[in-house]
Order: sequence, then C-alpha cells, then structure tokens
Amino acid sequence: MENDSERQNGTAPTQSPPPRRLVLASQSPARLGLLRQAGIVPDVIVSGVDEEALRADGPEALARVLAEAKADAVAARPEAAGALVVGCDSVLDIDGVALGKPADAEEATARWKAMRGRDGVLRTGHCLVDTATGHRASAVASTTVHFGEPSDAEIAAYVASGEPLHVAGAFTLDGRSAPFVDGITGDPGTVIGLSLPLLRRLLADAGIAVTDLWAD
Ligand SMILES: Nc1nc2c(ncn2[C@@H]2O[C@H](COP(=O)(O)OP(=O)(O)OP(=O)(O)O)[C@@H](O)[C@H]2O)c(=O)[nH]1
Repeated sequence: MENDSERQNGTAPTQSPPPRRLVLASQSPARLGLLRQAGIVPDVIVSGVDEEALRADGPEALARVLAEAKADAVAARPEAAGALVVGCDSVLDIDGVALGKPADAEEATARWKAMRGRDGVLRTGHCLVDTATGHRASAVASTTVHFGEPSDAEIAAYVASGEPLHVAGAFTLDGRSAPFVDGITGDPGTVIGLSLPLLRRLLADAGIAVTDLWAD
C-alpha cells in the first residue's frame, strides 16, 4: 500500500498488473510443451470441436476458422471465466489443398510419397479471447517446410511407428520424421503447433505482455 508521502509526491510504487490466467484450448501435448518451455504454464481445456463439421475456402481460412471455433467454445465455458483463452489449428498446405491428420496408414504413406522432395506450407491458425474484456483476435502463421527424400522403406518404417497418424500433415519437425525434413523457412513453433512470436503479438494487441504470463 502507498503511504501519505508517496501519495502526495506521486512516488507510489507502480503496482504490477495482477497475473493473468491463460487457458490452452487444445489437447495437443506439443502446444502445451511449447508454452511450458517458454515459461508459461496454461490451464488446458479441450474444446471438443468437431473439425470435420467446419468448412472454409482454402487452408489458411480453414486454420483460422477452426482456431476461432476452438477458442470460442472454451471461452464460453464457466471454468474459463476471467481467463485469456488461446485456440489453435494446424493444416499442411500443399498446392492450396489443406491436409490435416491422415485418416490411416495408407493415406500417410501416399502423402509422404507425394510430398517428398517438395515444399509445403504449415499454416497454424491462432485465436486469442480475453474473457475479462471480450477482446478477440485471430491470425494465421505460416512456415514453409522443405521435405527431404525418404526412401519407400523409410516411409514404411515411419508410418509403422504410428506417429504420422496423430499430427497435421503426417509429419513432425521435432519427432521421428525430423530426418526427413531438410529445413524450414519461418517460425518452427508454427510447424509444431503454436507460434510464440504470433502469440506475443496477439497478447500485445490485447494489452498484455507475454512476460506477464511467465509462471515464475
Ligand atoms: N510435436 C509435433 N506435433 C505436431 C507437428 N505438426 C503438427 N503437430 C501436431 O498435430 C496436431 C494438429 O492437429 P490439430 O487439429 O491442430 O490439434 P489437435 O492435436 O487435434 O488438438 P486440438 O487443438 O484439441 O484440436 C497438433 O497437436 C499439433 O501439435 C510437429 O511438427 N511436431
């Protein structure tokens, strides 16, 4: 509390804003890991949004619409009251076609045989909702992925690992298919599932410094 002299000469210490709670509207362990490694420990509330039920005109619009649907669904929950909510959705854009998680091993194999040696763009939609103020903003981050040329046998082994079935684009930058990705142009977090530089900008637009969310 400021004392009288501080009040009179305006030297009262500036009160740092109360810490804000962030809710991650995603079941993605990769997104949670990116936030935790950056010093942010969000609550997780899975949106349960049926992604197949939504349509949009192209990969970028689809990633945005799905991220917005996830954030809005969680922001409406009573357990998110007063919190900042971030929702994300990632799709691989190859020649304007949005590729999410492959349906099965056969599709994962066919995708790898089609995309090896080529470039694709991983597009991750982000939506931030401040349930305390009603502020809501969304944006899409894009990173170009330069795929290597795994052999048929390497593709078969990767698909047999099961990993590609659980991730957008049937590949991971930081997992078993890392040897098959020659490089990227853009933010790596966008590929993994959440762009921290973009989140920083969305938070700043809401009047919040990303450093205010650090857990310690
Ligand atoms: N670790 C890792 N995960 C990836 C990579 N690329 C995509 N993913 C994951 O693939 C998933 C993309 O599917 P989404 O529909 O966006 O998200 P989800 O996992 O279904 O979870 P929700 O947000 O609850 O819908 C996310 O969990 C991403 O983190 C990658 O390079 N590395």
